[in-house]
Amino acid sequence: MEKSKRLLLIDESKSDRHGIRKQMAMCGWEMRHVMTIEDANQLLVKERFEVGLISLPLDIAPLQSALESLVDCHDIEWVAIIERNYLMHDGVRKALSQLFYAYHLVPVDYRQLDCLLHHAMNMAHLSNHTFLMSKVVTHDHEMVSETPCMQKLFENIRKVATVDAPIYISGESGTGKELAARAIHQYSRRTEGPFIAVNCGALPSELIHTELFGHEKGAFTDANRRKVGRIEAASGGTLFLDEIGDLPVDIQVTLLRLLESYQIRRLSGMDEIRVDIKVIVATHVDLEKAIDEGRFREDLYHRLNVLRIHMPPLRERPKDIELLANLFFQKFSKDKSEKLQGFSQEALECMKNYKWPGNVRELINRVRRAMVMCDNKYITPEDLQLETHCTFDNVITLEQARDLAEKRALQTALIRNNNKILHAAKELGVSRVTLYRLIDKHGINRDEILYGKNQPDNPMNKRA
Ligand SMILES: Nc1ncnc2c1ncn2[C@@H]1O[C@H](COP(=O)(O)OP(=O)(O)OP(=O)(O)O)[C@@H](O)[C@H]1O
Repeated sequence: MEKSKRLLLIDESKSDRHGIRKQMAMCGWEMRHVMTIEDANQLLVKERFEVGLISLPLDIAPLQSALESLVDCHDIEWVAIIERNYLMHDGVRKALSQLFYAYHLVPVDYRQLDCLLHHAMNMAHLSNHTFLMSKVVTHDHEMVSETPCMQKLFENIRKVATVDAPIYISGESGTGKELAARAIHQYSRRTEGPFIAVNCGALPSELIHTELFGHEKGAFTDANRRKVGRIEAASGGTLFLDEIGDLPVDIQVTLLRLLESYQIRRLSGMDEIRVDIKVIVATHVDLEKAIDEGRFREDLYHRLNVLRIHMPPLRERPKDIELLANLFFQKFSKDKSEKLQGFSQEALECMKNYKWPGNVRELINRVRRAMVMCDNKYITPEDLQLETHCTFDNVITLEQARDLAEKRALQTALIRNNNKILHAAKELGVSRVTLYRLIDKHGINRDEILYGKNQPDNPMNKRA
């Protein structure tokens, strides 16, 4: 099957001065034209091209850095169109040799240009085909992976983004459900609209209805003015309902009605208000079990379960552990000491052996902390607080092993819960008082858990 020939043209002139648009369309190219590099960047977040054509001006100095980042950020081969005399200029020659696959001189020979663009497209295809699906990009985050199951998932994200039906994202905590929801929004036609995220588990039950649906003035004693709810606020964009499993059953009924009619009524309101939204829901709880236990409505589940995306836990994609650890190492590198170079082999080994119950979020927290704690060139298992997950043989007594395991369990729960005692205690199945006692017993310094040692040269401390 022939690949679709999609071409991105950057040409600051409005008119088709070289006749390129018309002629390339006749050669079978599906072309998108933008006038600036900035517009091209915006388009490339939403649409995929393998080849781009830029009509270069003589004075490219003002464009140099924008051009460089355009070429760096997208997996595209670029071809330039230039006047012959531009070749006399050093700046143009340098840019052509460093940033472009090829150049073509005006007057344009369309058959030659068509051939050149085909070559460029084939080269891009060759070098990209293994990486094209290895990431999806949201406004400020990249979602990366090297494993086939995640690449399939990225493909599905792009597919479900094209329809307006509700989407259900399942998966353990910290696997990237919100990031996936943001990516779907980003790749949808609603990308310019709002992305409203609501954590249903964090809303007090008495406030959920008004938070979601809004209220009219006078709806209750303190309602001094009309309030627009989050659903209405998402109009034209995406409503992301996180932890949907925590919604009280009566609100589940109202939500089902919303998904059937896309109309809402504010509390004490008389009018039905139409809302144009895409609904994405997520939860880490097993909704089928919640249905059996009478905590979740079966009809709502079936309404939501049409387009489902499941985020695999990190332990099921061990190849991603090193990739993500390095990604976050780069991301936080401004907070690291100059001598810190990366991860030791032992640290990488331990990370692979560890089960990552808190998934990517836990990995981020451990890497961030280790980068601050590490006094050496390479991060050790101790810096990551993962030494008990190494495969090396350490001679210790059973009691020491129990002690170490208890300490690690406490540290892990604190890291995973961002140092929140109440949440960590709940997860560990102990009272708050017991957790404080155990923290004391093991000499755990909570300030160190997330932010590292209290050293004057600790960049995280400086920020605080
Ligand atoms: N594949 C990935 N590539 C890069 N970053 C990721 C990836 N997956 C998750 N993250 C990052 O991990 C963190 C946790 O992700 P996110 O909040 O989306 O998880 P979640 O499943 O929604 O968690 P929860 O169920 O607790 O709400 C975020 O900082 C996110 O940017």
